[in-house]
Amino acid sequence: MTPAIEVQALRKSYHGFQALAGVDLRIEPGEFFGLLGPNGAGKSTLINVLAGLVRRDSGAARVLGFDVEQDYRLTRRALGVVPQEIVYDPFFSVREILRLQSGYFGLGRNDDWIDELLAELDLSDKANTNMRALSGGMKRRVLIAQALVHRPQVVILDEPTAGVDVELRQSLWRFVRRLNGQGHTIVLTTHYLEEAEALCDRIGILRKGQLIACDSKAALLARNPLKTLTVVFAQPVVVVPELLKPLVRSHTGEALTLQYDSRTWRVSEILLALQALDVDILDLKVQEPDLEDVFVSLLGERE
Ligand SMILES: Nc1ncnc2c1ncn2[C@@H]1O[C@H](COP(=O)(O)OP(=O)(O)OP(=O)(O)O)[C@@H](O)[C@H]1O
Repeated sequence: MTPAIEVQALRKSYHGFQALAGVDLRIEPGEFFGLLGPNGAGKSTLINVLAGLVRRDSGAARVLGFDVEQDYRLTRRALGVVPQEIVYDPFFSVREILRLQSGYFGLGRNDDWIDELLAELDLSDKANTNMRALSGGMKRRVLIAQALVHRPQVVILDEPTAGVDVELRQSLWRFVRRLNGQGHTIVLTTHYLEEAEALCDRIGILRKGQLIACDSKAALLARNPLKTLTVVFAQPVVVVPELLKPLVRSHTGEALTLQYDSRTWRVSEILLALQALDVDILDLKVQEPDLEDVFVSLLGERE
């Protein structure tokens, strides 16, 4: 099957600074893919190359098999990009903006879809409002509607929830999930790792212009075998059993937090050692590693 996005040995420098230092990435149709990385990692540069806004130095970049430069018009039709920066024309109303955008794609009568988009993005009552009279979060919703006005197969969202309130964030994700359910490929960049963990099937991590990890969410999470066990005792514990001392992360009277490698330790072994203390256990909590732990340890490994 033709990949939704295919990038091979992609390079881009700005005045000698390598923003993309040879990236290979393949995203299949229908995937919900998360592109993560610290500030300045190259995420927006990669997106801008795909959107035809930045010229690559070398390498291949294709959307649904179309070269982003040679087949620019076909790429534009296949792709909808929600940009990170809020740029808008202050002289038009929301509906006018969306009609104009439809016009660029030769879509004459597009009001049914525009109305659906406005309803989904909770903008129906703002359809005739001038862009400059909208709040920041509302402008962001218009950008999302603009990116979707031509029903693109592949949708890229560059930090769409930065500065967006909780309610909109949730309704936005319901909508994006539905688009994904209908077969649209979704690529999301975000700094909210719990968002990526909740939504994406596969995640790529960029660092200094290189893809340092790209795997299913489950496989990435499995890379970090460290679990955290917090135990609350009925009375303060003075001495921790010798066997468990190397695992102690914090110990404040009644509360003891241990971190253990789930490949070499079993909880039952730890509990057995704790029973030797002969103090009642009031509460127990085991915390699985999350994407943030994996992200931090992957970035740390490469320092
Ligand atoms: N037009 C430009 N001119 C010069 N340098 C640039 C330009 N655009 C990006 N860069 C540099 O390229 C690097 C990658 O930037 P990019 O915006 O792609 O990162 P990012 O991963 O999207 O970061 P963020 O999470 O902060 O949005 C940064 O060091 C940035 O300063």
